[in-house]
Amino acid sequence: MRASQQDFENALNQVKLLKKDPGNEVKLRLYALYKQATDGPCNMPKPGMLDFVNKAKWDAWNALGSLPKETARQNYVDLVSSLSSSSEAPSQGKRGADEKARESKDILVTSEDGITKITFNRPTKKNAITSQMYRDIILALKNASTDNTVMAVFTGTGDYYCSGNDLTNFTSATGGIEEAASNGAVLLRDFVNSFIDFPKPLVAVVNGPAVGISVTLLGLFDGVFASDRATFHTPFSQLGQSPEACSSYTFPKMMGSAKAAEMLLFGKKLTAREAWAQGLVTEVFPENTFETEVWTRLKTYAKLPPNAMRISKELIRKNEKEKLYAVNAEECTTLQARWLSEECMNAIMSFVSRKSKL
Ligand SMILES: CCCCCCCCCC/C=C\CC(=O)SCCNC(=O)CCNC(=O)[C@H](O)C(C)(C)COP(=O)(O)OP(=O)(O)OC[C@H]1O[C@@H](n2cnc3c(N)ncnc32)[C@H](O)[C@@H]1OP(=O)(O)O
Repeated sequence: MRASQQDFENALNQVKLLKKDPGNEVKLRLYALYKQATDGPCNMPKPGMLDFVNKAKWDAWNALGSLPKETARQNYVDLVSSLSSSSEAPSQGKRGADEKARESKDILVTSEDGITKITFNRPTKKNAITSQMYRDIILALKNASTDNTVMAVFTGTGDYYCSGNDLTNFTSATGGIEEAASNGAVLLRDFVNSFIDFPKPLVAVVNGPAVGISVTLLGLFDGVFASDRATFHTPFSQLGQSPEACSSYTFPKMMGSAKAAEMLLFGKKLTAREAWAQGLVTEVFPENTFETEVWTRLKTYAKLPPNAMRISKELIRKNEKEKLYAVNAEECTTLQARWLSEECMNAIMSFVSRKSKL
């Protein structure tokens, strides 16, 4: 839901009431988001190098580029509410700019060397994504879009990158199945929009097999680095489901309709090299040197001028944005109906009730 004028005014009042001094970095983000929300993109003349205070303000505001006023207003409200809740929880401690930052159990978010690293961290379930993890990722991307890091990188803990949507999300939802499907469609749309909207370079470090939504999302990434152990699998028909994360549009565009159908309709699992040949993966690395090579590369990329990368990304993506929002909305409506279908329910029940392999 978008922030209303009232939400915005409440947030402005909240800032005055905040007991905890938010620290300079946060103050600058608040300042920049407030200016963007009220005045639009930075219109302040660039201060001289020695005018440190105004230069820091200018940098923070200018870094928001052409972020729409509406989005800036929403981000301002969200930032204030996150500050309010952390001031109610004094045990959390201060967050530095270039240190381990925010942590939730199944999604780890750290900031180091200019990179926000978002890790699927549920290895005992092959990093399957729960409803809470979707929400954690939306928040992590929102924070990373306005903090001082240069890019965001997704990866997984353990042997899997991610096994896709947690198939128990629906069976464990409270309320009726129709309500769960409707809530799921809203959550999915917001989740995918947060990738479409992410303004900085977005990279996946695919450390192992990837399934379902963790594969389809890759069409919205700017770089995909894969271990040669990784595989890419979208078994939607087998699950009685249909494609999401704009893959019904990005995959045929990227690999042609025949190869897209092989993955999205027939559920063919691709090796890392096959995925590279189809344009889904940027580069494949041998497993034994994967982590070292990829992170060295990423740290180098993170030293490139951030504004240039952000502006170039905007140029590359902006003509597609409206189309992507529309595709996302349509895919979510289609999936909402699929989740209620017998085909899908049977597939989910058969996964949930499968016998132990021993
Ligand atoms: C209100 C509701 C809101 C819901 C939000 C909705 C948003 C929906 C968005 C998108 C919809 C769909 C897109 C998709 O992602 S479809 C793809 C879904 N994923 C799968 O089909 C994969 C299912 N898993 C497997 O096939 C296998 O587990 C595996 C990944 C091939 C691994 O096999 P394995 O033999 O090596 O390991 P296994 O013993 O099976 O797994 C270890 C434990 O992990 C659990 N697990 C693995 N994947 C999932 C999963 N996707 N969902 C839930 N649990 C999973 C598995 O059950 C094992 O658990 P346990 O040890 O038995 O307890």
